[in-house]
Amino acid sequence: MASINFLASPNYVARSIKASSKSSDHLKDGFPLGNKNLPGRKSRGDRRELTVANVATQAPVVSRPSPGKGPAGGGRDHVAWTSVRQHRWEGELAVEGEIPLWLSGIYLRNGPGLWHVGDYDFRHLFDGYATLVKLQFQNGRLIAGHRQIESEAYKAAMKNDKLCYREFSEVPKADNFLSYIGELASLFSGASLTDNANTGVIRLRDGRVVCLTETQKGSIMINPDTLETLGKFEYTDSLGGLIHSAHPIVTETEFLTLLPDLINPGYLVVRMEPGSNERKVIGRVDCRGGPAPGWVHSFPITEHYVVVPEMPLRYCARNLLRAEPTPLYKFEWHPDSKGFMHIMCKASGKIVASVEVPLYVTFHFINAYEETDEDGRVVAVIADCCEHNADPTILEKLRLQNLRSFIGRDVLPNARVGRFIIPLDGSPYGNLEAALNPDEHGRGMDMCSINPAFLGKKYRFAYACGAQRPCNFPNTLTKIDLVEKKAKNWHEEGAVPSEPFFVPRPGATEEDDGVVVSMISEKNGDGYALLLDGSTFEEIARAKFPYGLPYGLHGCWVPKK
Ligand SMILES: CC1=C(/C=C/C(C)=C/C=C/C(C)=C/C=C/C=C(C)/C=C/C=O)C(C)(C)CCC1
Ligand SMILES: [Fe+2]
Repeated sequence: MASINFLASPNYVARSIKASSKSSDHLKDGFPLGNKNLPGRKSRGDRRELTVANVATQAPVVSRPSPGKGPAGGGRDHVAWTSVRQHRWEGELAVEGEIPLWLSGIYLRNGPGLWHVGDYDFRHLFDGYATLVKLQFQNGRLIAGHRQIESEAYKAAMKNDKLCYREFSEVPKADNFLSYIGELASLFSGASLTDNANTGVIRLRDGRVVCLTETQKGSIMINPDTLETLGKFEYTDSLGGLIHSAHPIVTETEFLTLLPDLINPGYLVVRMEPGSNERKVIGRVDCRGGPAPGWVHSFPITEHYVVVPEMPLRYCARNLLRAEPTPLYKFEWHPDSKGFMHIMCKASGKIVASVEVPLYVTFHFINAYEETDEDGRVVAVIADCCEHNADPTILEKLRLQNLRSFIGRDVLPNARVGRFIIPLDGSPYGNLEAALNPDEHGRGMDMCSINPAFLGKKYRFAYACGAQRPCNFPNTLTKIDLVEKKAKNWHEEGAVPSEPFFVPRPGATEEDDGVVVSMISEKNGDGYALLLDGSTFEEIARAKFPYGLPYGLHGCWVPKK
């Protein structure tokens, strides 16, 4: 695979080289080499060290599972669940098919791509250290690369060869009772919480690009061209709290997010303007059930309202303190506490509806909009999400051991496009139903995107991962038509695709006029970037990476300046 810089600007080459030597400096500091082979450590054949590739001149060592070990569809060695081998890489990819010439910019995808430190293997998908991947499209050509995000948690792990911060499910081992007490104290201050920004990446309207997780301190700015870590995104307000939603909503005029209040169960709804680091409170929602707020990984908005979900899967202070993970990690399932949906007016901060809804489990809202009557009065809010049939066991299914032990049995729990209908007439109850027959998408449903021009508005199309069964993880790319109530599915045997991300064609008038970008981890250990036509959902191009890709979570689009 050729890996040359093709961009006309010599600055580009200069930047790459500069970035490369900077990385070597870290190496001199003993920074990113993984296993130091300390005495007494297990030396395993499959242990792979994290090294730094010579950016743009040398392809990384391909991570390839040994043939015949796993069953079709991904087994023990599937590259999707295998740590990335190198700190960073960049190079041009050969393209099969045609990349539209209008597609000009960088697709970034973030996710947990490194699941071990030293000889210790992490247990849950969400624990991995953040790996940022880029696809830079220009004139029909494609430069790709990846780079580890240099969070404090990642740097400390690389330096000390051990886990140093509390991750999603992993807790550093205390050496003795005193250090255990110290660790507990630092949990309350947030000092021991991770800043491993492994969940998503967003582009603020002022141009800054920020990687995120659910800890507020895990908001990290990066350079989208070089993927270099630039430093913490510091919130300059005094709102405090340790956690926030992993999916803030960014519009042309604002950044909106939710801050769960674990002490006095509720949520602050906050806004931040482009160019600012200061969040301002729009309003507060008090929880209606349970001992703690529901987990709020994401939330939707409409043109005038913020939708605040209160899910019966709730944060659990006791589980936050535990050293060993529980089946639901830092959360607890409280069906008795019921599920609610709250609607807050963006302009006034007033709650205009707060309804009880059937029990639900969702991590990802797809979109929401206002339903009007014939006189144009808003009568309801419709909110769509990837809903796991009120079953939180999906969290357990995302343990690496489960993902790596697929033996052909159909173990992925069912999911659907859950549609909340939230009346604004003062009724105490809202509805939850499937927006289309889940068999249309194999009863798998998560990792969704829409045309961003339809954010908060009535819309027709969503793109997500569905299932072709038997499987243990969503394994199709699916285009959902919410009007026709039909789905079109892309599937390749044994492949694990990441979130299909829709990029609209500039000047488009149709909702699905654009391309869908995804990255595929193949069962033979390879990986490629895939472009589908947003309308026909047919493949238009693919470009193979010189190494297999670990699974990644969410992405964003950075248009060319
Ligand atoms: C680090 C701490 C936490 C971190 C929470 C994180 C990193 C949460 C990430 C959640 C993600 C990525 C959810 C994605 C769900 C995807 C699904 C269900 C896909 C299903 C496919 O079928 C806290 C837990 C906030 C506590 C403090 C420490
Ligand atoms: Fe997410």
